[in-house]
Amino acid sequence: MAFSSPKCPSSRFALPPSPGPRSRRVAAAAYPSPSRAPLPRRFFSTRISSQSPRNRHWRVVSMHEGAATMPVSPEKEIDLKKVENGVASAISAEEHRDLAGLNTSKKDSTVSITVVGASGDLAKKKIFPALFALYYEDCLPEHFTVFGYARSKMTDAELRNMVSRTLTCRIDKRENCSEKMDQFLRRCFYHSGQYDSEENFAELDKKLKEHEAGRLSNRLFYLSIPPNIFIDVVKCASKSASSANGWTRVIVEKPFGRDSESSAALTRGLKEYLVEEQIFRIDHYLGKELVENLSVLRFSNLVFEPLWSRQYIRNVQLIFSEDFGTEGRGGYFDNYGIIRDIMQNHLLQILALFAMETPVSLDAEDIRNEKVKVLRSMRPLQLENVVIGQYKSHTKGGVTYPAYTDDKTVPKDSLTPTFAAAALFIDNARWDGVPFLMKAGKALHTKRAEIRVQFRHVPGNLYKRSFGTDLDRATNELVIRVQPDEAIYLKINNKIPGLGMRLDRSNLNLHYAARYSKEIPDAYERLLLDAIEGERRLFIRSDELDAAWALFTPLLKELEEKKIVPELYPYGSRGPVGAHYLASKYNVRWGDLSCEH
Ligand SMILES: NC(=O)C1=CN([C@@H]2O[C@H](COP(=O)(O)OP(=O)(O)OC[C@H]3O[C@@H](n4cnc5c(N)ncnc54)[C@H](OP(=O)(O)O)[C@@H]3O)[C@@H](O)[C@H]2O)C=CC1
Ligand SMILES: O=C1O[C@H](COP(=O)(O)O)[C@@H](O)[C@H](O)[C@H]1O
Repeated sequence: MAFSSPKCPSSRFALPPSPGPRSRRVAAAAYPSPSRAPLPRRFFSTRISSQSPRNRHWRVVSMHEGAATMPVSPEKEIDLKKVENGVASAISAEEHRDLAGLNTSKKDSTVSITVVGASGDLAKKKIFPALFALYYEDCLPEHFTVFGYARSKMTDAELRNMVSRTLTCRIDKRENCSEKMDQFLRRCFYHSGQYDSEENFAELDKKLKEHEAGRLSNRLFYLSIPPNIFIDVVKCASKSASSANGWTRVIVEKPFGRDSESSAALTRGLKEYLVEEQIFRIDHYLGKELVENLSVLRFSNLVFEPLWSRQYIRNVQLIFSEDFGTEGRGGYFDNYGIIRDIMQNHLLQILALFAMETPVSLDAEDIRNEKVKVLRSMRPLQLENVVIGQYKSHTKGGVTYPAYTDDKTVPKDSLTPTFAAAALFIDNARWDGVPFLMKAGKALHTKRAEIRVQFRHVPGNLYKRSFGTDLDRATNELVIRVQPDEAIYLKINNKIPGLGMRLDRSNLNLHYAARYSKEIPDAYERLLLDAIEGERRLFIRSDELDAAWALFTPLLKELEEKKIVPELYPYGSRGPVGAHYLASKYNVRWGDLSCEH
């Protein structure tokens, strides 16, 4: 690829070629290039999405050459004349390389990353540090520039100063850290402007062009701003600051609306200025290492896939907890609540990945097709399958922890849930009747995100007497601890060594810190790199989003219309007892609350 370095560990283009859906992936005849020696591999396929509504062009979604998936220039357009009957047969090898950005003449492309809302919390906490980490790992293209954009007045030096305070280095490479930081900061610039001013974005465009210095320019805009100004920014950026000769992509942060209607309106608004292929809806949980590993675990280990169904799995639990409240984000949170903040996106995305059928390939569209099928096979949530809670003040060890409603930006009578537990069901052949239990809460006793898979009882278990009356305790449980202290462990039964026959429960444990010395990259690093490379696999497609909202919108409306009062739980506790009743309704015990975990 034009801008990768062998040092960058991502190396995603090493994936084997995937055939993809026949209707959309077309094999193009390989034409010898007039200007260069014939290409070594003679098979090309060019994946083409639907026609862009605003012009008579097709968009290339991905390209494959022989055994390698090539860098993609998805927003490049092929003249419609070259795509007859949906077959891109008229694309020459030269054009193919050109579209993929592989031509040596075009190798000198640039990527400009504009962080819109650069003065904000997310930009400082996650985006700039992730960009630096990518730079540190030599994953960014040779020519790249980072621009901060926001209303706050700041000079380049002030931005650099702000950013420098949040940068950290990889543990294993500290030696040249400060040097790398300086080099990175020299690539960071700032432009102050309004979010709805085409003129201000035109000024940004001018500055970007100066840095692009006539090279092929690719532009990525990261919308790290409140959602009410997404459309303004997209409008101005697309009209005044999109790339004239390369791709333009936009990363959109959640929340993507607050129900089906507002989400659809947001999608319509974005699509007035962008096509779906330019929109990268981020769910940072999809970028977490263990969430990425979920498919590897399942699809590359024979021992798991055959067990992955109602035949062997009793229930699946998706658990998120934080040991702090909404501190500082109460204003945002009160308009959304924990169901929208965590369940409808992060936990549901994990569920979809967990439960999907084997995709045709690792191609983004193939994976997202399977995820959307799962979501569309699910029953919309019902009130009787949901428990909500809100944290109240609690004093422990002489320290008083605030109630949710003590936050000055939260109304005193707020009914917004800071905790929720829910039972969900997938009405398909694989998962019929298996409860998928979700639990998410703030201000709980611990910070954790995990997936727990509880397997069925062993039929006719020879050792059942050794387990006493509680046979549930003897079932296998697979735990994928997403964070902290990443691990995958399987609880098994074994004999305690000795002459007697006493059984024990042990963990077969893949503990990442013990197994790998390398630091696990932050989710934002992976996702930013994917967006730069045009890899959409870990981003949410609009139909996935619609299906996700369709599941939660009726429940959210009912909770609000009926003004359901959340069960109060003390700050730092294990959450409302209602969550236990909900689980026991489906003969489930929360795995995170058992003594052994
Ligand atoms: N913070 C987090 O941990 C997470 C945030 N997100 C999402 O990421 C996005 C950014 O989050 P975060 O950085 O916390 O947001 P902030 O509230 O910090 O806002 C980011 C920037 O946007 C500008 N801004 C804030 N409010 C307004 C407003 N009402 N009108 C116009 N501009 C405004 C400010 O810049 P200026 O005044 O300089 O223009 C601010 O620095 C949001 O969509 C959020 O939901 C998602 C997951 C986690
Ligand atoms: O999206 C969000 O995620 C964070 C938790 O992210 P994590 O990576 O730190 O686990 C959560 O605190 C926030 O409320 C939510 O908007």
